[in-house]
Amino acid sequence: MRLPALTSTANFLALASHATTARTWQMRQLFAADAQRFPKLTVDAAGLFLDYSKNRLDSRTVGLLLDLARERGVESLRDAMFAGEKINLTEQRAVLHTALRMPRGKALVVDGQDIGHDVHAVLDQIKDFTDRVRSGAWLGYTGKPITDVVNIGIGGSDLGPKMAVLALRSYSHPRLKMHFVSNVDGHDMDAALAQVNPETTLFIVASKTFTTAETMLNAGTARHWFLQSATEADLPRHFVAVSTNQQAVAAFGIDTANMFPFWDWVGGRYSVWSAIGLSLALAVGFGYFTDFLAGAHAMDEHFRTAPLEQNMPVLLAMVGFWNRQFLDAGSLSIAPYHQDLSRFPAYLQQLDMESNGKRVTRSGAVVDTPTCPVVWGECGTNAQHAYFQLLHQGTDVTPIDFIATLRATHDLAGHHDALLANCFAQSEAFMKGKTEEEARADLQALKLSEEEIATLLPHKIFPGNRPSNTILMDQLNPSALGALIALYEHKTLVQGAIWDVNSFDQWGVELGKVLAKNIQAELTGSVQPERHDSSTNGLIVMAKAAQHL
Ligand SMILES: O=P(O)(O)OC[C@H]1O[C@H](O)[C@H](O)[C@@H](O)[C@@H]1O
Repeated sequence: MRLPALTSTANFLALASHATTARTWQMRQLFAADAQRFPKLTVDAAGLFLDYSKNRLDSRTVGLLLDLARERGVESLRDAMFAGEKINLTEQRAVLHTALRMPRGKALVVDGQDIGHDVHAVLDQIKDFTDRVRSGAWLGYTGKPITDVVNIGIGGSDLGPKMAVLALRSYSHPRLKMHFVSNVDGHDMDAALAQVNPETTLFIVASKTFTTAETMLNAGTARHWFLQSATEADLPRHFVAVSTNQQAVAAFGIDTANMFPFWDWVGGRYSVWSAIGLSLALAVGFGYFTDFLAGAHAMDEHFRTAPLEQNMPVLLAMVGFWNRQFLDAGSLSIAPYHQDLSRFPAYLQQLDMESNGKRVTRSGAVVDTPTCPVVWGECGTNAQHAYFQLLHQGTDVTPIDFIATLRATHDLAGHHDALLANCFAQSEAFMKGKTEEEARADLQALKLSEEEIATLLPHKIFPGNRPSNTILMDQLNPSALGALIALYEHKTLVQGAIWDVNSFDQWGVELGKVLAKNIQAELTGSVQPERHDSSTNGLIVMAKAAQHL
């Protein structure tokens, strides 16, 4: 169905008119005027709690945003996704990462195939394999148990498992050390190989397509390194593959008995739930991997059934849309107040920006509003001591998602209160800021002269009124992590529906890949690069000259 341009819709116009005043509201006043603001603008779901009260909006704004969500067909797109319709229009594919976390016994027929059955058959394969590796029954070519696992993959075949393995560090197997190699830069593989022993290392070659240049080069390097001390016959004990491409796996020389399949209806950035999560299942064990899937499924059920007014992914998405559209927020900063979530911002970058970093609508028209903001971030409190200065006093308004756990999974005294105090203080500071009067009073308390006060005063003012969300969970456990990822996945779908972009393709990554192939041929061959612009030609010539040094 062709949607009308976003800015021409009745509900967008109503919101835009509301925004002319709402965008100037002061959150301090909104909190002062309504003692019920916190209970009104918070929501619980699947073990997560979202506080979106520290945004420049009120219940009427939320009502208008939800009207827009209805008008843009958020519910029908959501239902079409869950039903397995081919909502990835440019690739004619279903989008069914949600099917990967459906409980056993639930059928979902797509193209005549019960994919619920297929998903659980692969989960059984994962259970069997991970049990054997973890127990020590799976032996390397000299009869020793596996001690190191190297996941070779990039993009969605790296970011999800790497983030989740780190996030669930405290649930990990004590013998198994996990490594992730993604970069075509040989320094990445070199560093990993320096830490492992071929006798006790398992390589997982993880690639949906099994054609991705970086992964194929890295996998070839690992194979070559392994064969320096072992034989071809030893490969099956040390190399397994995760892919949708059985032919390419066989052509690479990996026994397809050691291949964990998945399907074209799983997008790369939505694939951690599939066999791409094999490294995670190895690290935490199949039981916790199942909890991880169950946490995501709980969020799926919430997203599918909760009224929009209490629907956490919808609310998170619509608040984000409001900030992007009406506060001109060109970026979104993610601040996990949990060290083990240090890779979560990087994971969200792919999820959000590869999904919604689009400039044409599903029907090919150029969009008439900005789309996905730049997503970035770093663990609090480290971020506070690096770039929070800009967020507090810089010229742009950057919304922040604070993510924290109410309880720690360690028992070191004093740390968790200090961490939470920082998290809550930052969201308060961004919201309240510091007025001129308050800044002056602080300086007067220091008994400074009037001249000194006048000099310092402008630097001590914080404009405040800067929006943030706070997402809390009890502890960072497998289920909560599953729910958190699913929350952001569904947020992405909702925003994609509002902007009417296809959140499930990624054509924008193709051009560079093709050009890199051409340039690589020039770098390694004798052809002089004359067909590029003078900059690209010049850079290639420099690199070729350096090869002869
Ligand atoms: O899993 P693969 O087929 O190797 O793909 C790995 C990644 O590379 C591609 O270029 C896409 O941008 C990503 O969406 C994908 O996750």
